[in-house]
Amino acid sequence: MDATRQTFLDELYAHGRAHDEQREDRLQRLRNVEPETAELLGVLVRAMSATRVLEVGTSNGYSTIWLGDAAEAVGGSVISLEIEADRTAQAASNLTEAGVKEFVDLRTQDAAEALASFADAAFDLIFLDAERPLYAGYWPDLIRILRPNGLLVVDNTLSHAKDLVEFSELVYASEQVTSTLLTVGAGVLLIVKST
Ligand SMILES: C[S@@+](CC[C@H](N)C(=O)[O-])C[C@H]1O[C@@H](n2cnc3c(N)ncnc32)[C@H](O)[C@@H]1O
Repeated sequence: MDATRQTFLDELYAHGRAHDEQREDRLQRLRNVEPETAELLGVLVRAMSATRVLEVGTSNGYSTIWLGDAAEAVGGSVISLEIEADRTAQAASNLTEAGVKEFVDLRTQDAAEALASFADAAFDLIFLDAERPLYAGYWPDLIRILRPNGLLVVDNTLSHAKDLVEFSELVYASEQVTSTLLTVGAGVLLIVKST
């Protein structure tokens, strides 16, 4: 990670924390991933040479910048989905300032609608970080659009385990995947699709 970009990310994260501390309403918060989770994403994209990356839940682009940085390193690109247009606009500004905008396609679109529109095996890595109760409904499309041996990364699996009961049951019952839970940040579930 370039030092200037890292400094920008540190400032963006601090801004996000300060912003969120002043908001009672969870949906008004930016809810950026913890820095160690963001770092993990950068490592995973590089380790897999994941050139086709999808993020579900852009917010103001903190994790997206980490993914864009990794996409630049491996010669790939990222599609990031966000339902709120003003957040996509904030993310566009932040990605431009971080110098990764050219590696990321920011889309203001509902995740369910977007996931249904992607081709089979379209992505090497998918990062899921939106509204957790909806994940179980996303499951068939997530598995369909992930390539064999592709990786699905799910945040908040420890911090919000109750929201993820139905989703976790689908994952653990599936014969199509292998998974492991990492105690990084808010708890990161790694799910690899079988060949
Ligand atoms: C936890 S935040 C994402 C944080 C971001 N990944 C980061 O680390 O900076 C979740 C985001 O998902 C967005 N979102 C919620 N429901 C969505 C949906 N159905 N489709 C797309 N985005 C959605 C929210 O507006 C919010 O900005």
